[in-house]
Amino acid sequence: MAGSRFAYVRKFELPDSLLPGTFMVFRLDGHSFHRFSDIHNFAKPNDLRALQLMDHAARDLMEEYPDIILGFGESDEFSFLLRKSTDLYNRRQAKIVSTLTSLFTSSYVFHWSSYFLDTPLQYPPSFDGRIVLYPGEQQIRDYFAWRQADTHINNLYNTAFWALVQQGGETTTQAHHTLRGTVSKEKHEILFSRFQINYNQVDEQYRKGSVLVRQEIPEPPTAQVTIPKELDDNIPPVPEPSQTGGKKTKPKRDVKQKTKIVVLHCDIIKDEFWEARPDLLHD
Ligand SMILES: Nc1nc2c(ncn2[C@@H]2O[C@H](COP(=O)(O)OP(=O)(O)OP(=O)(O)O)[C@@H](O)[C@H]2O)c(=O)[nH]1
Ligand SMILES: [Mg+2]
Ligand SMILES: [Mg+2]
Repeated sequence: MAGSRFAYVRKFELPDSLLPGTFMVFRLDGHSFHRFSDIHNFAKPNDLRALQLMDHAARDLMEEYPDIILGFGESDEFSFLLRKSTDLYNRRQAKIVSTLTSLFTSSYVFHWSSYFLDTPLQYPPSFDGRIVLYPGEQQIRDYFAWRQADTHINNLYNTAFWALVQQGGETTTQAHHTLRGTVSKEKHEILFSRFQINYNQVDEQYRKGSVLVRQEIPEPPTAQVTIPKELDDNIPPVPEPSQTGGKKTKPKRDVKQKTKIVVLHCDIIKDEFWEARPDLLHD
């Protein structure tokens, strides 16, 4: 059909390749998860099952796409950093966004029942996805700092809000009113004085979100074998290349370090995280 009179329609399909030499951040976010979390009775303020399911889907994505070098998740969203020089799908935007969003979503659904044991899915959830390009390292640092600061602000608010409702007996309207205009320090104070909650001791997973990175698996040390002298004398010497018909043995290539994906709940705003992982920003 390529040469048919219909084929001209192909010309309407425009190229959408993303600028080379720029950092790609892919972010997805649950569509209408306010409703989705209500219908599936997510725990408030944080549902551990839901967060772990998000982490699982993110890990599946990183396993499938080695060019993703960092993931950060909170609530119903996840951000992924791709290697600056990635050539994934020739950097075609729609192809990358649609394929990655689709895999994440299907993984979320696929693993749902492993986390929500007694809660069947009531309807198929969906996620939106987008890619934002950043020219420099500083913007990447700031982007991830922005998402983690957002995690902190939202979680502090939600922790105080639901403490007022669940333990303080306030209605949701009253709790909104109580927290209106309060700064961070005042929310800490409400939590501590009224509910004996030390916010700094709230689970790090909730305060800091999930950070997925690839970590090198240390090679097991090669066993040192000491050969007893009498045995050593009986082992024939390894023939020189000239004795084996001139065939040279190939030099051993460096064995590529194996990596595994780990989930951390650490600070990514300060320098320490980035300084310990220079490869994230330089490839
Ligand atoms: N109870 C509970 N709700 C959660 C949890 N994680 C996410 N949510 C809900 O998911 C919402 C996510 O916020 P948004 O992404 O801004 O809003 P949305 O309803 O998904 O709307 P769009 O993203 O615009 O489609 C939160 O407002 C909560 O209602 C959780 O652990 N527990
Ligand atoms: Mg959402
Ligand atoms: Mg969201």
